[in-house]
Amino acid sequence: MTAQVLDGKATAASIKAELTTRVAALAERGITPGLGTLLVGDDPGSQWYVAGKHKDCAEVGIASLREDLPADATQEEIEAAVRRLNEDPACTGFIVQLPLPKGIDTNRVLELVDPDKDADGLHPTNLGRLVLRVNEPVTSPLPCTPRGIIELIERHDISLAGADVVVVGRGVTVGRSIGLLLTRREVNATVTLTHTGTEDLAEHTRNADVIIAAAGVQGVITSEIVKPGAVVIDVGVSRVVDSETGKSRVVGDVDPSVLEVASWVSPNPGGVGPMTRAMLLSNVVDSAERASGLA
Ligand SMILES: Nc1nc2c(c(=O)[nH]1)N[C@@H](CN(C=O)c1ccc(C(=O)N[C@@H](CCC(=O)O)C(=O)O)cc1)CN2
Repeated sequence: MTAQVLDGKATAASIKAELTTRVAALAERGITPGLGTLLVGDDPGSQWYVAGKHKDCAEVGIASLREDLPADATQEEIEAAVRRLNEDPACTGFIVQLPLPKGIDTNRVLELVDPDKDADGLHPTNLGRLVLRVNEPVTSPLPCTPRGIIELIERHDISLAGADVVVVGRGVTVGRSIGLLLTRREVNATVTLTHTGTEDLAEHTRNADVIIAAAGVQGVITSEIVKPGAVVIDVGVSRVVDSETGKSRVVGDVDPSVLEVASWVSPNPGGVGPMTRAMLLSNVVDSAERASGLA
């Protein structure tokens, strides 16, 4: 068996085309959604991600604004930037690029974001809404990577209803929140969250219909621990230096041998990353539509 590819790049491109139409409908009503970004420091990866977010906004017609602070910015300076974005009427939603530099209290910063402008869906109020509203339509922004993973799977006509899903990794942007989405009644999956304290990872993954690998450990998911026919989503990001080019490149958690046993695999790069970007835009447009009474 050779697995089929869950193409995140192509799926994200379709979503962006749909969003362009929705943004044009908002423009006809005189509404321009605006995404703000707050970037602290000069980490090249984070700079690349933030630049990508502004490029995406320009592509679909969303306005964008940015707050950039140096790596030695204080907690107070970062919190002041959050307050500016909270108060700026041109900014209808914004994100704080993670990770923040060492020594900064990230939770304090994230909790300062106005929940109605939380484009990342990571504010405790919005996560709490997901906990409470299992059966109702979602009327708050959703965490982008988890939302992107579910869209990627469902847009390839793979049903998650009744599926046993094993999540590997308990980080805040993926592992901790994806169960909240997967167990909503409209998705109806059964979820096991594994992490570094899990005694026997293979015992869980070997029984999984779907594996979501977000450990950040290169190649931790090998063919020996994947059930034949499983769907495998590669979210982990590790950077390695390519021996041929000498350049740094991204590698995922899923070993290439998995392609021989799985039914579907998301590539990394080219899978969940582009979907995360598309879902950020979706959150911004959804919020603008809700605010204008269009949704
Ligand atoms: N506030 C947030 N911070 C971070 C998030 C997030 O969702 N919100 N997620 C990641 C970074 N991230 C977006 O911010 C992100 C990561 C990766 C990609 C992406 O498209 N990656 C490419 C590969 C890129 C490469 O080769 O270097 C891919 O997968 O094809 C987009 C966004 C942490 N911080």
